[in-house]
Amino acid sequence: MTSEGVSKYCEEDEDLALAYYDDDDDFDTFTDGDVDCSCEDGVLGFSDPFSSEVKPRILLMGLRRSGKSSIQKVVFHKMSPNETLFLESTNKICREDVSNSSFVSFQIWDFPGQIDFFDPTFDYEMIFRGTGALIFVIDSQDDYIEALSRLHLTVTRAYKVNPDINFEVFIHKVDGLSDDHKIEKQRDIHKRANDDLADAGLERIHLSFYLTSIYDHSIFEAFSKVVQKLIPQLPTLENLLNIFISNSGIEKAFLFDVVSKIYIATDSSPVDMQTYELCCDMIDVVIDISCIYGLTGDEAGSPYDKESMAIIHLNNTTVMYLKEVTKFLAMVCFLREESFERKGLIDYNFHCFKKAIEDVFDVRLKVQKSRKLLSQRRWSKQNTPNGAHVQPH
Ligand SMILES: Nc1nc2c(ncn2[C@@H]2O[C@H](COP(=O)(O)OP(=O)(O)OP(=O)(O)O)[C@@H](O)[C@H]2O)c(=O)[nH]1
Repeated sequence: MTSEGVSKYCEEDEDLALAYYDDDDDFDTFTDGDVDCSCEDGVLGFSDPFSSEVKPRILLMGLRRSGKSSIQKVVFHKMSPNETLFLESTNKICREDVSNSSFVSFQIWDFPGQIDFFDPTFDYEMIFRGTGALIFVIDSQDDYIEALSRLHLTVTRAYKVNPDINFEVFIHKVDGLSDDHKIEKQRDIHKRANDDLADAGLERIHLSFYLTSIYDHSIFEAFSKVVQKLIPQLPTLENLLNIFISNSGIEKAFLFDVVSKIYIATDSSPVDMQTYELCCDMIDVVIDISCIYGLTGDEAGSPYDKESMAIIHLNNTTVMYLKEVTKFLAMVCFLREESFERKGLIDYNFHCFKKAIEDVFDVRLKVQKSRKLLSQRRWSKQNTPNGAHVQPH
């Protein structure tokens, strides 16, 4: 295996990308005194009164010790799975802002397992109203009957408040199970959960199931699928990838968020786990080598720049090609060696693809800007005596 032109990566970007929220606006409505925002690593706190961008909210729920915090730490903080053994039980809601790129931008709320969510004084309506996806984590190594009844309660309440929520069930910690056992558990949990919904006359609620573990790539793959459902531009991105690969002799292409290794889009051919794992490994190699050898002492800014790229020749005549798309996104492609001989064509097509992605970004930014301007105006009106209009700075 050889690798050339390894790209560079900046650890600082990761800190900036994973900004923590510490404003209290939403929490004022909670009546539970323990509920708070945890910012233990305290990287960045921000509160923009004019920010009108509503980040989709992803809730992580489930019984105690089912693995919610571990999932969040492994996927978004690069914590090694073994370190999660020492995680303390979460005792307050932990809210985190993930905004690595314009496409990957959401909040994750990690709920402590012991919270009595259905305490009548608890404002669950407020929580569910702004929720895009609810991930319910079930510990597959434990007895899951209680978890299933909790899942049913949570889903039915949430659906009543907001029928647009995507319900995602992670059948977690499957690393300890044999393949047969995994399938059997999934079938059983799927059947019981759907039977409960059917008994309640709620067949229309759709639950998606994933077998996950923090000890392999399954958790990243599952999270990728959850996040993809929340990206409104997904069909456009998939279309662009389809056009790109069909015109370049490429077999498979992924658009990756480099920091979290979540793939935010891929072409329409099916994804197989091994391919996805190879992409993750390639990103790791690129990042590690860049961190160790890519930085020269005098560099101040981000070394992950427009020139960043990597090529890996596998021993089965397949080539993996990684290129920087935006500050946080990378394209990883798989192609045959013969096709790679036309690298000039691939690079030209990639240039067009990148331009198209920038255009999609631009549209989104323009919409955000005009929304921000609108809320600035409203804010000024509300805060000016007699409603006199003051131009905000
Ligand atoms: N084998 C295995 N263990 C896991 C996995 N994910 C988490 N764990 C372990 O499960 C235990 C509980 O994990 P936590 O992340 O603290 O669970 P939690 O749901 O956040 O717990 P609360 O904060 O009490 O609600 C830890 O010891 C983790 O190491 C997994 O995929 N496989």
